[in-house]
Amino acid sequence: MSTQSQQPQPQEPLTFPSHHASLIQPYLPPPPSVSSSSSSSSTTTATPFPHVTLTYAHSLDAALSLAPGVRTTLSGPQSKAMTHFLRAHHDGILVGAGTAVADDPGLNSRLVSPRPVVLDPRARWDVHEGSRVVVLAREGKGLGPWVLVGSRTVVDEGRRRVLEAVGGRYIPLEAKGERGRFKWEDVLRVLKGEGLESVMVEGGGEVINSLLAPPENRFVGSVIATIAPTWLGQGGVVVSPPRTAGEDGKPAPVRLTDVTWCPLGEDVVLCGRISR
Ligand SMILES: NC(=O)C1=CN([C@@H]2O[C@H](COP(=O)(O)OP(=O)(O)OC[C@H]3O[C@@H](n4cnc5c(N)ncnc54)[C@H](O)[C@@H]3O)[C@@H](O)[C@H]2O)C=CC1
Ligand SMILES: Nc1nc(O)c(N)c(N[C@@H]2O[C@H](COP(=O)(O)O)[C@@H](O)[C@H]2O)n1
Repeated sequence: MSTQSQQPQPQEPLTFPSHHASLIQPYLPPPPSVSSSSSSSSTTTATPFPHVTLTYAHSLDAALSLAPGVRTTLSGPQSKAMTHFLRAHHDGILVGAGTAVADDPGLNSRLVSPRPVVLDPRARWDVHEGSRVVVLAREGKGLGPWVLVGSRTVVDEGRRRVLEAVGGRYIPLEAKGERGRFKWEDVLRVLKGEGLESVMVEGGGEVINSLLAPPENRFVGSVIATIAPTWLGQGGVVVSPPRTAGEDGKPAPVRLTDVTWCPLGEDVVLCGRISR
């Protein structure tokens, strides 16, 4: 006889309703079949960079998390379902080493999983057998991560074996940016060369802010931001790119155009493209 305790527990929705999907659709990269056929066509002029979708969840005070290194849930169940929908529509999902270390993320999708990519010039992410992304890849629920490390960075051989056992690997890249960072142009060129036609950049703060700042934001094809109805308070990791000056020398705000707002449960999702 069935009892109350044997009833299935409520779960977060696994599907993203089609009426919401149709609002988001214009901001997605071309479907894989279209992009892969166009990249193999000799008549198309393929760009050397993948489509980049910048997507993350933030609070009313623009915070991604309570503090650096603190995993903070902001998205409600419907927005989380959208995240899995978005992940399934990209070839790659990219985070910085700060996020990999702080969150031990899965970076997969319950639908079709993208390739996790971690920017880690100094190889500080201690990837091991128990890392969630590795466990999921071993279980066939995700892909092995590619970790971009500085071309002169010495990587731990144990970590390399862990990555390679699940189909991941270290990819050396010269860190030509300030403070030992990679240049976005170099990162995106490598990922395209490795076969990724589309990449969603999920965070965290340093990664998002560096990509939003001109002229780097020329690589951003679309932005899909979930806004949660909460203030995290001071001290959080915030989305706030460095201010740059326009041609007149005055501050030039980064603005979205072609904007769509989509309420999702208690959150609202803002889609747009960077105004040029
Ligand atoms: N709410 C959300 O949607 C998300 C929240 N987060 C949160 O963000 C926080 C982590 O953010 P951060 O500490 O800022 O670390 P981060 O995840 O932005 O990683 C920064 C690191 O990435 C590497 N990097 C290499 N090239 C870079 C480049 N060109 N630009 C920027 N970074 C480059 C550097 O090692 C740098 O230290 C965590 O607390 C995490 O929970 C992270 C992702 C999404
Ligand atoms: N969409 C979204 N909403 C939130 O509230 C979040 N905290 C995040 N964080 C990002 O998702 C990763 C964790 O999710 P998985 O374990 O991969 O499912 C985390 O590392 C951030 O990239 N995103």
